[in-house]
Amino acid sequence: MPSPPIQGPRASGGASTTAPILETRGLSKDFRGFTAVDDVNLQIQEGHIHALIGPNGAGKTTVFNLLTRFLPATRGEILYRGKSITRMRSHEIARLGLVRSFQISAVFGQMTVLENVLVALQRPLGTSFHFWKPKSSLDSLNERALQLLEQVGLREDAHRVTAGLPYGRKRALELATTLALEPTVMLLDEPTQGMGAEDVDRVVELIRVAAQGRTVLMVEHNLSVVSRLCDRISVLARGRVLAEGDYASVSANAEVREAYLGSEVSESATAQHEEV
Ligand SMILES: Nc1ncnc2c1ncn2[C@@H]1O[C@H](COP(=O)(O)OP(=O)(O)OP(=O)(O)O)[C@@H](O)[C@H]1O
Repeated sequence: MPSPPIQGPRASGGASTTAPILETRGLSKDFRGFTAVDDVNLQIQEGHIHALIGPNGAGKTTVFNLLTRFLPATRGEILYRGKSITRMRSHEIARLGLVRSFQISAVFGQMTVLENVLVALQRPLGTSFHFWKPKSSLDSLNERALQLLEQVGLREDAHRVTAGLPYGRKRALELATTLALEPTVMLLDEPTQGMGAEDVDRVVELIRVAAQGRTVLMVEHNLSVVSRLCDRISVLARGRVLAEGDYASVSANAEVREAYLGSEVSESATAQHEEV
C-alpha cells in the first residue's frame, strides 16, 4: 500500500527504551463467554501520544474502560509506573493522574463555560463548588480557569451558557475540564468524532498543546489525525493487538490493511494526509 508522507509527530517520536508509564499484561475481558479483549499487552511510553485504532467492535472502548476501572478485568494486569492498579477504584486511578476525558454529557449545559471549568478545578482538591470560599481562593481558581480556557481557545466564550456552544467548542471545553485535573496520562476517547474538517484541525492542535509534558492515549478513527499526532499506534482487531509501531510501519502492514478496512487505510488516509 502506498504510505502517506510521514511528518514526525513530535520530537519524542523515536524508539524509546525507558520503562513504560502505563502497561497492560495479558489484559482480557470476557462478556458472558465472549472475549472482547484478549491477552492485550500494551506499553505506553511516557511523553508519547499513543493511538489505539481498529475496526468497529475491536475492543478499543473496552480497553479504555478496563484501564480506568469502569470495568473489572477478567484476566491480566494493568501497571502504572510499574505498580499494579488492576484492582484500584476509578477515583483512585484518577488521583494517580490517569484521567479519561469527560464525555460531552458530563459537561453541565446550564452552567457557563467558565463555571464548568471551575467545577472541574475543584475536583482534585476533593471539594465541591463552594461559593462561600475566601475570595482570594476563588480569584486564583478563576485565574486558572481562564488560563485553561485560553489554552483551548475558549477565552471569549467564558460567560456563554454551555448548552449554546457549537459541538466543536463543547469538545474543546471537555478538554479544558480534563486538563483541569492535571492528568499525567490523558485518555481521549475519539476526540474528533463527529467533527467537520475545520474543528478536526483545531482539536489536533489543541491535543498537541495539551500533550506537552504529558502522556496521551487516544482512541481515534480518523487516520489523518493519528498520522499527524501519534508517536506510536496499537492496532486492535477482534480483541487482540494485531500490530504496533509508528504510522509508517502500521499502515504498511498487510494484516492491518486486511483487518482494518484495508482500502480505508490506504486510500482515505493517503488522501486526507495529502491535505495536511
Ligand atoms: N457490556 C458489554 N456486554 C457485552 N458485550 C460487550 C459489552 N461491551 C462491549 N461488548 C462487545 O465487545 C466487543 C468490543 O466492543 P468495544 O465497544 O470495546 O469495541 P470498539 O473497538 O470500541 O468499537 P467501536 O469502534 O465501534 O466503538 C464488541 O463485540 C461489543 O459488542
